[in-house]
Amino acid sequence: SPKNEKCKVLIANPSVPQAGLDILEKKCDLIKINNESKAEILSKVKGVDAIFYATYIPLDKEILDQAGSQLKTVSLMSAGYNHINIPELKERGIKLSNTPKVLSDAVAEVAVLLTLGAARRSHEGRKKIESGDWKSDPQWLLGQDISGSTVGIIGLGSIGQAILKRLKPFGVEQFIYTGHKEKTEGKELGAKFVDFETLNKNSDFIIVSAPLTNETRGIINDDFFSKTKKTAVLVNIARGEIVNQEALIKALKEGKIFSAGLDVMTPEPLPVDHELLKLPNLVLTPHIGSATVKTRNSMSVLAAKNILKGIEGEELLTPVF
Ligand SMILES: O=C(O)C(=O)CO
Repeated sequence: SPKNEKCKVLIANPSVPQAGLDILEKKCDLIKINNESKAEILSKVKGVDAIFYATYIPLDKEILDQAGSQLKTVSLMSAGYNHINIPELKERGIKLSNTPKVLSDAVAEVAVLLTLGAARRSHEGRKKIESGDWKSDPQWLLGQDISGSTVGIIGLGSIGQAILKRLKPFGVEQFIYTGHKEKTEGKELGAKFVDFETLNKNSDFIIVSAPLTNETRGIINDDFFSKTKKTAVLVNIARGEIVNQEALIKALKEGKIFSAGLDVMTPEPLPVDHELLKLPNLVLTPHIGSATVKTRNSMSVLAAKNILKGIEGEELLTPVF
């Protein structure tokens, strides 16, 4: 926009933490949407310099076309960017940022919650209390130990490392991980790099902390569960689509694995009558990995700072590209 005009930023979610908006309001005019919908985004995006894209609504060509050629930068309030049409942004020279690292500890805490909950059958136990089926039987509601176990981490990025650090004090015998390549951090943390199949066959706990890409979509499938230990616990804090949910449901029903804990699933929100909600050996949380007061504030502030960098044409603090 011309020099005498203030920058314009679309805030694409009505409940972005104020800490980030405070930073932006000093320099730009903020255009806010009233409810989280594509129609609202389309009706307000025209002419903005930047979008504070705090939503998982797919960011597609239609939104970018509607925005116009002055759009410089898109700032996400998430680590994941699988909902963004990357080629369309690149073609237009629009810069993209995410908010990695500031959320790793919070997401790792939920991973520990789900690991413990699934291992010790917390959901099933709660249901038994409610139905009056509490038994004083030494063989009742037996779970799996983290102590002495092998933990396999799919994706040893910032979040995977934070999970490893938190599980270590539980007395894990061995950490193994898989991903694109062996990492120096893996070595430092005492984790062994293995291939996907080796991880599957050897893990007592399988934790998914990889981004959703064409490479990871559906990699936890029927074939995977045919090789998993029957006592294994699966935890997913990444993206639901990495797991073939039909295959997971079958594996949980048929005892191909022991239990699972999911913070992410498909679809989100999950319909109230969904089959996942009927499984006793599944612990669910509603995509709350980064949902703490401190972390969401940090994400909002980082996303706002990225917007100002992008508008000024400076290097983004946490660029995707
Ligand atoms: O940051 C992400 O990608 C999350 O899913 C957590 O909010």
